[in-house]
Amino acid sequence: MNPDILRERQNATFDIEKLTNILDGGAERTNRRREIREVLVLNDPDFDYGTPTSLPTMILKLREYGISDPVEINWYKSMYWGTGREALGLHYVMFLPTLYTQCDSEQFNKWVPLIIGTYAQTEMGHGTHLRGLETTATFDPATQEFVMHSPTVTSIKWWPGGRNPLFLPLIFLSIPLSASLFDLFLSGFALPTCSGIVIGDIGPKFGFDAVDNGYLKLEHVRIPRENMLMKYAQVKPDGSYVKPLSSKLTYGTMVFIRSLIVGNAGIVLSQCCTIAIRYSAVRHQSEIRAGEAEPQILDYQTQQHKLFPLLATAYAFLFAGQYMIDTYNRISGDINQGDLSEMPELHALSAGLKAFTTWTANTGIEVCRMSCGGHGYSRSSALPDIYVEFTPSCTYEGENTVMMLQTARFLMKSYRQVQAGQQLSGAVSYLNKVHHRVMAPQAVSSQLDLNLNTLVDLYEIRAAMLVELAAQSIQQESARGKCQEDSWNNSTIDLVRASDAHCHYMVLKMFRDKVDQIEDPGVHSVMSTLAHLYAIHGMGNFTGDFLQAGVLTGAQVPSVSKCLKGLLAEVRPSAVLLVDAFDHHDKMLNSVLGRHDGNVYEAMFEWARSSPLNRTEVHESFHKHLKPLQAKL
Ligand SMILES: CCCCCCCC/C=C\CCC/C=C/C(=O)SCCNC(=O)CCNC(=O)[C@H](O)C(C)(C)COP(=O)(O)OP(=O)(O)OC[C@H]1O[C@@H](n2cnc3c(N)ncnc32)[C@H](O)[C@@H]1OP(=O)(O)O
Ligand SMILES: Cc1cc2nc3c(=O)[nH]c(=O)nc-3n(C[C@H](O)[C@H](O)[C@H](O)COP(=O)(O)OP(=O)(O)OC[C@H]3O[C@@H](n4cnc5c(N)ncnc54)[C@H](O)[C@@H]3O)c2cc1C
Repeated sequence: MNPDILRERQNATFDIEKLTNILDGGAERTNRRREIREVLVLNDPDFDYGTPTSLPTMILKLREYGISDPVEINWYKSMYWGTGREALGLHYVMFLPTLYTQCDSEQFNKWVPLIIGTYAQTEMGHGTHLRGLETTATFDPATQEFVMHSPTVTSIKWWPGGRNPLFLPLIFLSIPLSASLFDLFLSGFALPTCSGIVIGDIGPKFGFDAVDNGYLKLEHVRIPRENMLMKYAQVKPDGSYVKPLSSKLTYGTMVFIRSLIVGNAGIVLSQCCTIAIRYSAVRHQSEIRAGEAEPQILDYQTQQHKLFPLLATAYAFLFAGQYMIDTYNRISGDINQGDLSEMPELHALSAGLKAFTTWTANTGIEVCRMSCGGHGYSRSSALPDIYVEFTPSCTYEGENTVMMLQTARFLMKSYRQVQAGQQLSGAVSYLNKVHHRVMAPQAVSSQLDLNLNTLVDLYEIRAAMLVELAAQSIQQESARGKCQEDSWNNSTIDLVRASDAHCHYMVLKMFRDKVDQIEDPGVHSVMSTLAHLYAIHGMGNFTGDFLQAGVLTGAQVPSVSKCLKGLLAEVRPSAVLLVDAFDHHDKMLNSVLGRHDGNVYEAMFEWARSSPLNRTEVHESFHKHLKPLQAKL
């Protein structure tokens, strides 16, 4: 083991295993995750790491081991495929959940065990604006069929992932059967027998290469009436239409995957922090004091300033992910029972946190890569691949700006309710105080009150202020004679800013609540330090907001920076131990820089030598192209 890494792991001030258990949701979950990893994957003789041929093996193994829990499926898949996406991702996280949530019982029993499918909602002309989708589904009572059709070039289904060129069970979203409703269809087209179908691949992408994203054009293709997913809405044999309790129930799968993406952003950021911090512990470069040995780059304050706030953010997002999934499970359970009362709140929370966490993680991956210098740009670090695979999460499952505006819609509605004298509950209850809060600068000392509860309060006031400013912008636009829609559009910068601040407050509050639940003194102490770091770092980035909200004075601003530097120094001794607690296996991380043993250079040389370009002493291109040219010169 590299001596630097060895030294970093001595004198631990907290129990790493207990922190890993907290991240997993308990010791039993940690044990089960490791059992799946060590026994069912790594020690399985059939396991052929990450090669395409192992995809069928993986599916059969999941069935052989009886792994059906979505979290356990993901543990198994992530061991198989490491940090990359794989072709079945969409099947497991969108196609199956849609069947689970939108099929009636007869359809469920008929389809769920049997098929692998995709989710074809987006069209060439519309991905965000679902009410603009053009694919039609016209019911023919005479034959009891729906006629599916792509009337325009922009209506061609574009992007469905993992579409199988031979068999196409896919979930469709087609334009309204009635005024403003959408419906989902399962269409099992067996090619090439089924005429009227034109399918293909949309061509090379930025990345995401393990997933074949395709296109699908339908020319009056007929499917049985029974293929409409009929849990919430039905078309009867006589063509009459039974409306769902809410037209937004059709959007349920997107809310589910957005909820998953929140925790996934934390996982991806934790992977990158593991790589960058372990590498920064073994990399020596330049000098701090003339004549002394080159220091670990982790001892540079700028390196700590790059990485430790991201480390705190990774923990914050992992805890936010746990909260999001728990909230999703609770509210979707109520929805299943016909209680839709909290559906708007679930939508606003999942949409906002999906955007907030993916934007932050997306930027964070690049900071981690660049903090590793040239070796971060090598594919051996895994960081370029992680970035390429993660960055579309800011676009898919709801483009981030649009998602932030959905949250803003809920915040404005809540603000108007407060103005009308209603008492709010849930995540926006802090708006109840928006009219009674003293916004004038408080007479505070130049020292910052570091109490975590106080910091959460300051973020709450900041969010409330920005919600009020956005609402005032809309009111001012209206007062200038703008229609409601233009008033909204002319305030969307403020609205996104308000949603961002609301999400930032929510994530800090979740982090504080999780820290409060930690009983082990050592773990509580180090997690409390990270939560403080997360809050103070955010204050440093958005100082203007806190000054404008009157919760920070000019005299206190220097203490924000001073406090930040102190917290970086406090995290430094535990940094490697904190990434060890994420418990990412070398095989899954697949990074020469992030190896658990820290033996980076030896591994990098072996990795380079294994490159296809090094298979022969002299590359064949010399003999094929250069040598003949030399002979002519
Ligand atoms: C364990 C593993 C983890 C893995 C993590 C992920 C790995 C990645 C795996 C696979 C790769 C992903 C592949 C990608 C797939 C896709 O991208 S599928 C397609 C995704 N597409 C979208 O998300 C479309 C986005 N657009 C929309 O959702 C909607 O068009 C909209 C923007 C919400 C607008 O809808 P609409 O116009 O109908 O509604 P509005 O007029 O804006 O609002 C009207 C009211 O409806 C409420 N509303 C809107 N949506 C919802 C909802 N989902 N639930 C509840 N309520 C909703 C809205 O708030 C309004 O309410 P109000 O009137 O009271 O204000
Ligand atoms: C890797 C990848 C995989 C995908 N897989 C699938 C899949 O399996 N199935 C599927 O159905 N789809 C899939 N998609 C499509 C994805 O869901 C859409 O790309 C996404 O919903 C965004 O829609 P769009 O492409 O139409 O972007 P647009 O909405 O056209 O966005 C373009 C710009 O317009 C802005 N904009 C749009 N509306 C508004 C508004 N109301 N207010 C302010 N600004 C706005 C956006 O902010 C953005 O800046 C995938 C996409 C990617 C990248």
